[in-house]
Amino acid sequence: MHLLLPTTATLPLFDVAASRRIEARALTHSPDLMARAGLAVAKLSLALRRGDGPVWIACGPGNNGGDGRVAAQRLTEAGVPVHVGHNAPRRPSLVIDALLGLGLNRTPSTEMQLIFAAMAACGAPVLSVDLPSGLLADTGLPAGGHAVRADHTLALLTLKPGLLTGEGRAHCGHLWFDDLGIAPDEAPSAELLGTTRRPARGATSHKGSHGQVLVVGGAPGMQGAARLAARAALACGAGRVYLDLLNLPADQAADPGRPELMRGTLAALPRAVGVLGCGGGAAVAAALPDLLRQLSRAVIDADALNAIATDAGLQQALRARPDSATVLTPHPLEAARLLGCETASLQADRLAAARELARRFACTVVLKGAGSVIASPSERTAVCGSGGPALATAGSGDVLAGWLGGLWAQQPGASAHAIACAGVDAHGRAGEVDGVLRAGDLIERLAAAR
Ligand SMILES: NC(=O)C1=CN([C@@H]2O[C@H](COP(=O)(O)OP(=O)(O)OC[C@H]3O[C@@H](n4cnc5c(N)ncnc54)[C@H](OP(=O)(O)O)[C@@H]3O)[C@@H](O)[C@H]2O)[C@@H](O)CC1
Ligand SMILES: Nc1ncnc2c1ncn2[C@@H]1O[C@H](COP(=O)(O)OP(=O)(O)O)[C@@H](O)[C@H]1O
Repeated sequence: MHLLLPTTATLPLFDVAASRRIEARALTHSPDLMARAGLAVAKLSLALRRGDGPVWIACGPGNNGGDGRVAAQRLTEAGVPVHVGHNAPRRPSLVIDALLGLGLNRTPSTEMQLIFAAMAACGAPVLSVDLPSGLLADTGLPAGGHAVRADHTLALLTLKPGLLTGEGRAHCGHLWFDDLGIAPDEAPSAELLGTTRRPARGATSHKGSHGQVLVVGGAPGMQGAARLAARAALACGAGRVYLDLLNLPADQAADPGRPELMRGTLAALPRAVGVLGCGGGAAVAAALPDLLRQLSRAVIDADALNAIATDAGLQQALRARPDSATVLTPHPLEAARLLGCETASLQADRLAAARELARRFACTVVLKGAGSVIASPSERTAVCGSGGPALATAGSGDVLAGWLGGLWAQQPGASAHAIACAGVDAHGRAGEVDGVLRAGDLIERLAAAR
């Protein structure tokens, strides 16, 4: 058993159907899985208890409740007072939520919701077994809007995608994992992103060795977004970074605060990696047909995505680009516009939405937000476990787009999917601070990380 995040290793994720299959096969040679699960829950409980009060164990009707009952036995044997039931004891030292796990199949009943509320109100830390009760394992959506908010969750046997994206991160608290000694015997449904090292710089390399990035965007009043993307590409190590600020007279500096940045245009830089749309405004729409046709690698963000969402010709131009030549980086609202659906229905199944976008536009897609999802037409979907609410501030997405451009400029042979995975994880890790991280400071943290 170990605390899952941060992880440097890429780890397999299994949806409910796959977890069920793995469990069924494992039970044929290891019939004591529930004993192992209950023991793991009891061990973690001993470490998490606060004070001498009883451990309140709320057990449900299925095997999740079975895990809770085994944990009750183990804790009793260890001399720990336990209270098994649906009402809170006086001053519990810990709550074990063993009500609902993988078998959740409907909105928790009113009675169940009252137990969730009692857990939240009793003042003790909450440890959820396998999943916070009410959380849908495949999507991270609370069923009917109701799920336990745990302080800790101990995932058992497999890691499920819903623990890591959607509302999962908010409901799981600290995420622990115990594989119960079982090695999964089928291909994962998705994967949790690990860490990729930045490209090494050869001792004799020069600026021409590290590629070019062209950032196209910057509507009046929004030039900061394009400049943040350009600064991020520069900090990432791109050899030369240019800005095509669509509404700025050509004789003005690209970025007075960063004299390293240059003005440039597609005509002069046809081999650059394009970072399109940051602070783009309406002007970017007119530039997109040429950009989509000519750039061999492009990261498309913000107003460029909004333009594509409303223009069938641009959508066709996007689909016509070569394989693995494009990364789209929509936040949920931009993604909903691209799919022509409501943000809430998109957020209800983020993996499915990202996969559908990747299929529809034949691109790599980074669906941003807590637990960013990276999907590509022929790659395993990845979920990002790094990052946090410090990133929830204007400009952090522009930094991501620029960073991806900078990475790709230095690794022209890398696939769009590999670039997206490496960049999203690095961006998330750099964003793991208490409080708020201004986008400019995020660039500095990204640059300082190895
Ligand atoms: N087998 C093993 O050895 C291992 C098992 N493991 C553990 O087993 C868990 C899966 O167990 P599970 O399949 O029994 O499902 P579980 O989540 O307990 O729920 C099913 C019950 O809940 C009910 N129910 C559903 N929704 C409801 C709602 N909203 N409100 C109220 N009731 C609701 C549903 O009712 P029904 O649909 O039948 O009417 C049924 O009675 C897994 O998460 C892990 O903890 C692991 O430790 C590995 C080893
Ligand atoms: N709560 C959060 N947890 C993890 N990452 C977050 C969170 N909030 C925002 N982010 C990340 O911050 C970035 C915000 O991007 P975006 O919404 O496009 O911002 P902007 O357009 O202002 O630059 C995305 O990479 C997103 O995944």
